Amino acid sequence: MTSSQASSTSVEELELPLSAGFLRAEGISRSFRGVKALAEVTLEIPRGRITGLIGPNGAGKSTLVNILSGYERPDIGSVAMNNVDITRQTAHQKSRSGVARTFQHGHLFRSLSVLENVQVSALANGSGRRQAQRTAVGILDRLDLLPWGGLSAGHLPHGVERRLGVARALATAPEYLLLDEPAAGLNDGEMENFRNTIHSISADLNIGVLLIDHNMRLIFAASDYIYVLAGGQNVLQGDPDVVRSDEKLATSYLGTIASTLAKPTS
Ligand SMILES: Nc1ncnc2c1ncn2[C@@H]1O[C@H](COP(=O)(O)OP(=O)(O)OP(=O)(O)O)[C@@H](O)[C@H]1O
Repeated sequence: MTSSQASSTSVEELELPLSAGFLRAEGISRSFRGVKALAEVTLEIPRGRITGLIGPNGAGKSTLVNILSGYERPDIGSVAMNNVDITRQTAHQKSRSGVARTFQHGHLFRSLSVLENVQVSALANGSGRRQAQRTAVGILDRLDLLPWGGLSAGHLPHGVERRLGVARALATAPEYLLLDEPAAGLNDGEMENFRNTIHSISADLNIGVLLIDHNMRLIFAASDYIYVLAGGQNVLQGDPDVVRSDEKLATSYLGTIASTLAKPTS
C-alpha cells in the first residue's frame, strides 16, 4: 500500500479494532527475602477494555502492579507494551511510555488543591503550564470533580479522594491505567458512579484498565475479563461468567473470600 492510499483510508474502512494494543506481563516471578510473591504469572491488559484482577490477601496483586508500573523489577519475566519490551524501564519512564497507576493509599499532595494535584501530574509528564491547566480542568470535568477543584486535597471525603487519585493518573495521558483497590471504602452509590466512570474511561478514551479490588460485585460488573491469582500464581482466568461459575472459585477458599467481600459495603 502506498502512503497516499494509507492516508486516505479511515480506521472504519480498514476495520481496525479501536482497542489495538496491549500491556502484557509474561512469566513474572518475584521473591522477597525468600518469600515467593509471584511465580510465573502472565496477564494481558488490552486497550479499551477493563481487566479485573482478584485474589486473596497476599496473592501478589500489588506486586504485579508494582512490576507493571516500574516500582519493582521482576526476578524473571518481562513486561511489554504494544509489543515493545519495557521491563527495565523505571516508574517515570513507564509513566512517560503510557502506563499510569493509582495507589492504595492516596499519594496526593495534601497541601495543594484538587486542581493543582492534577496539574502537577500533567506537568511532571511533560505538559507545559497552559496545557496542564487545560488537561486538568478537562479531567476534573470528566470525573465530576470540578466543584472540588479549588479545595485542599488534604480534607476531602473518601470517595472524592479516590476519584482524585484516578484523575492524577489520567493527567499523564495513559494508554493503560492500573487501579489498585480504587473503590475501597466507597458506599454503594459512590461505587456505581465509580463503575460508570471507569467504563467511560476505557471505552471513550480507549484506555486499557486493570482493576484490582476486593469488592467482587464491582469486579464482576465492571470487568470484560478476569484473572484470579492465589499464592502468587495464575489459578483461573476468563470472562466474568466463566470465572463466576468455575468450581475453583466457588469451592475453594477463594469462594469464601469472594462471598464475604460481595456483601454491600455501606
Ligand atoms: N516489599 C516487600 N517486602 C517483603 N515482602 C513483600 C513485599 N511486598 C510484598 N511482599 C509479600 O509478597 C506477598 C504478596 O504481597 P502483595 O501485597 O503483592 O499481595 P496482594 O495480593 O496485593 O495482597 P492484598 O490484597 O492484601 O493487598 C505477600 O506475602 C507479601 O507479604
